[in-house]
Amino acid sequence: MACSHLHNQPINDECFVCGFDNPAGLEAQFVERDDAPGRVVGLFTPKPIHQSYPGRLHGGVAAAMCDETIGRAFITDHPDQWGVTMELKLRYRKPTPIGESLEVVGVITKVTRRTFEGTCELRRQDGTVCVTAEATYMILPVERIVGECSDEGSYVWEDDGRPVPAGE
Ligand SMILES: CCCCCCCC(=O)SCCNC(=O)CCNC(=O)[C@H](O)C(C)(C)COP(=O)(O)OP(=O)(O)OC[C@H]1O[C@@H](n2cnc3c(N)ncnc32)[C@H](O)[C@@H]1OP(=O)(O)O
Repeated sequence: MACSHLHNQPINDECFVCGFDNPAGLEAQFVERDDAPGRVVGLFTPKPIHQSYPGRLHGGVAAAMCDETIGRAFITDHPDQWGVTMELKLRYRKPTPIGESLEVVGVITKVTRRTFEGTCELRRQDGTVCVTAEATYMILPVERIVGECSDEGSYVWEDDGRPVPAGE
């Protein structure tokens, strides 16, 4: 049953975390609630290609998921502003399994004129907290974020916020 106060966030098709055109990606989905600005829930199921030791999610992959979740918590309340990660600190508390549906809850804790900070928890279905993270981001116009690294020409923005190469 669809809930009117829940929304999926926009994605970039080739992003490692949220894209569905990245064969190695996590294909995570991010859900925000109208009544909970500054908070987002990321949902994903790690695949065998994401492991480090057998059956255990690679810590770097968990870091990517935590990083994106906190970044996305910010856009719930600032849909026209985006961030690049300046610092990311993680605590790996329990092994994170492969093949289980997991959630990451991200929350914004501080916003200044140029930066924002947030925290997240990566949890198993039984509530076990496997990873916690805190991070700081620089707020930048999305045109600058894409323009600094892309050699594919300019981008335009779909109504739902997705970046697509101009001319498509
Ligand atoms: C909704 C989607 C969520 C997505 C989540 C995922 C986001 C990502 O993965 S982004 C990819 C990873 N992050 C990046 O690529 C960021 C790379 N870094 C940068 O581009 C730049 O450092 C940037 C933009 C943060 C700051 O650059 P700029 O505005 O030019 O600042 P700059 O003049 O270099 O430095 C200004 C001050 O900030 C400090 N500073 C710059 N970068 C950092 C940093 N990473 N950490 C701490 N301090 C920093 C400098 O030391 C300087 O301090 P001071 O004035 O005391 O000397």
